[in-house]
Amino acid sequence: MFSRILTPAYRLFTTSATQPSTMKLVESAISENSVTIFSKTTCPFCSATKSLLSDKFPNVPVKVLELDLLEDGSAIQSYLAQKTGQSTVPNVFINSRHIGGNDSTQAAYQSGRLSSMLKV
Ligand SMILES: N[C@@H](CCC(=O)N[C@@H](CS)C(=O)NCC(=O)O)C(=O)O
Repeated sequence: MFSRILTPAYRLFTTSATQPSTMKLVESAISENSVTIFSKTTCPFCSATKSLLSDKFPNVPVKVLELDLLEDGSAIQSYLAQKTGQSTVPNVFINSRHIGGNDSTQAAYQSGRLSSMLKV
């Protein structure tokens, strides 16, 4: 009787565990694409990362998930924070390896590491 009242209220104030569907969406995107960018349409750092990839590697397909346009965008961002320790966007993966944000991606381009990770 009490649990019917208290459990929904308790859930309002606690962080819920990652839903399997959220985890699956993230892990599938990362494993099925050579480049995956978790992004937001309003984020200038995300635009810089997307432009870098499209300008310098126009032949490499890039999977972009715009978290601000997805219903479970916040849950995806929380799962990424747990997985990578990074809570900001962009959050970039190349061939299943976590690169980091825009700063790390730009630095990887400058050093040539991005090209070697992309095998181009
Ligand atoms: N130095 C970071 C900056 C990233 C950053 O500050 N991103 C902002 C959006 S532009 C962010 O994630 N803010 C928190 C949020 O949107 O939840 C990078 O190079 O990626």
